[in-house]
Amino acid sequence: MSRSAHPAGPRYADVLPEGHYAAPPADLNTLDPRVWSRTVRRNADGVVTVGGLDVGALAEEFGTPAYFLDEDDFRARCRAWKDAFGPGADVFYAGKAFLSRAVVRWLAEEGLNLDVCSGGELATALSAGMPAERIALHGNNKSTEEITRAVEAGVGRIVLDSFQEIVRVAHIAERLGKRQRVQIRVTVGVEAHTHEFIATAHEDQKFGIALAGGQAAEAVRRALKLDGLELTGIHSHIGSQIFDMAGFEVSARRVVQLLTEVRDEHGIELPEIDLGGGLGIAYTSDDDPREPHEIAAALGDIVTRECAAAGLAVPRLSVEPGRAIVGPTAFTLYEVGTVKELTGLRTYVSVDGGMSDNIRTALYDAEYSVALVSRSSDAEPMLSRVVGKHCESGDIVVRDAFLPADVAPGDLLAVPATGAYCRSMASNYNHALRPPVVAVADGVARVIVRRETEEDLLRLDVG
Ligand SMILES: Cc1ncc(COP(=O)(O)O)c(C=O)c1O
Ligand SMILES: N[C@@H](CCCC[NH3+])C(=O)O
Repeated sequence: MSRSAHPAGPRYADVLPEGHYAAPPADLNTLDPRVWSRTVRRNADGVVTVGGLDVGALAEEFGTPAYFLDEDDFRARCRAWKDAFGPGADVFYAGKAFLSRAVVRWLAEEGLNLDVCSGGELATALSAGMPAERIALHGNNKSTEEITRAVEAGVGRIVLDSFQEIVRVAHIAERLGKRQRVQIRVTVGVEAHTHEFIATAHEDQKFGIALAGGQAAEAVRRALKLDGLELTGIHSHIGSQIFDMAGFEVSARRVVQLLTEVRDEHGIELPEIDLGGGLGIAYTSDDDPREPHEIAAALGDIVTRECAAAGLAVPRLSVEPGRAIVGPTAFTLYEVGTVKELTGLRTYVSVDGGMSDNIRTALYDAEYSVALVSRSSDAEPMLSRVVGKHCESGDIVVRDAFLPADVAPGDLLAVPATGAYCRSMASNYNHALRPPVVAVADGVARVIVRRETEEDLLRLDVG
């Protein structure tokens, strides 16, 4: 691997946008345990390891770019969520964050349930043996086919998202001679403090049925009249990458308020509430996420308190974390191809992937960390922008980061916290071949999603 020195370039530029790192970390070789998965270390030779395996050897065997998923960390996070919420609640892992058959098996073994939001996710879950009654189907526009398949399979829950869907699911269930357990997803009118595209509980957006104006109460009225439906509860998901628990508290309070109205109008106490997912993770050392036990305590307290005030029995609670389970468990490994210093600006470090394996920086202005992992370096910190190889100037992986000034072609860089919404949102832009996902545990690495090949691309091209 080349270690040729590179001119240092600007250091603490005046070019840093407000709110971004003010200064480089004291030691660029240090790996902050908040952003790296639990078994990641830098060994005595300066090389980073995961699950005891050296990234140089992993790159050799599996190529780059590739996602490396720390299985022990994934399982530990599943257990932490499950233990925090206890036997009186259910944890549904949100499969949209990342789903594969191995992941489904781990979830099933760790006692988690699974939230899917498409026919493809449902097929993956069922094919890997997740019991149907532990699956919830989501989506704001589920097709008749998807609903039929879910009802036939016997999924434990369908989350209804519109007035049309209430009738659609009821008809399908009746036709199949079944009574489908459903929840109604409501929008509680909370402005979650997150990027506009990933906030989902303010009223002006496509998900759910508004509490405001009595729409959600009307949805309950209609659902209760239909023989094909067993309405078990109310669902709310306020958005994603949220740190502040205040939004969840307001959401819980408003959902319990609806349960109270339902009791007063219909004389029934709906037995479940689901407060969705959306808990934030650390992408950089500036992020300070809550632990599952703190989240469980906060949500449990508020639901118990509100129910007591309303004289309701406490319903069974469920939550749907995706990012908070899988996000911190993986990093993406890249090889540096070119290093371009723009005098007085910054240094562009190009890697062999980009927006096709991580669209989040371009889409949400997401911030990530990055480290030189194939060796340690005592070179000075250099203000860098890690970019991909796509034909877009917005093809940025890490907008502002400090890397050692001697970073050079052939070096390996790793971007941590890419377990969620990176492989699952990956694309074939520029006919990129989507990278593999390699699970690492106890000194063994195995491919759980293989790298795409040119044959895969050409197989679809039937013209
Ligand atoms: C209904 C629902 N549940 C759960 C999630 C999972 O969110 P996160 O991965 O942020 O925990 C999402 C995505 O935002 C969602 O839309
Ligand atoms: N995909 C988004 C979050 C949306 C999750 C689905 N409702 C992200 O990467 O942050």
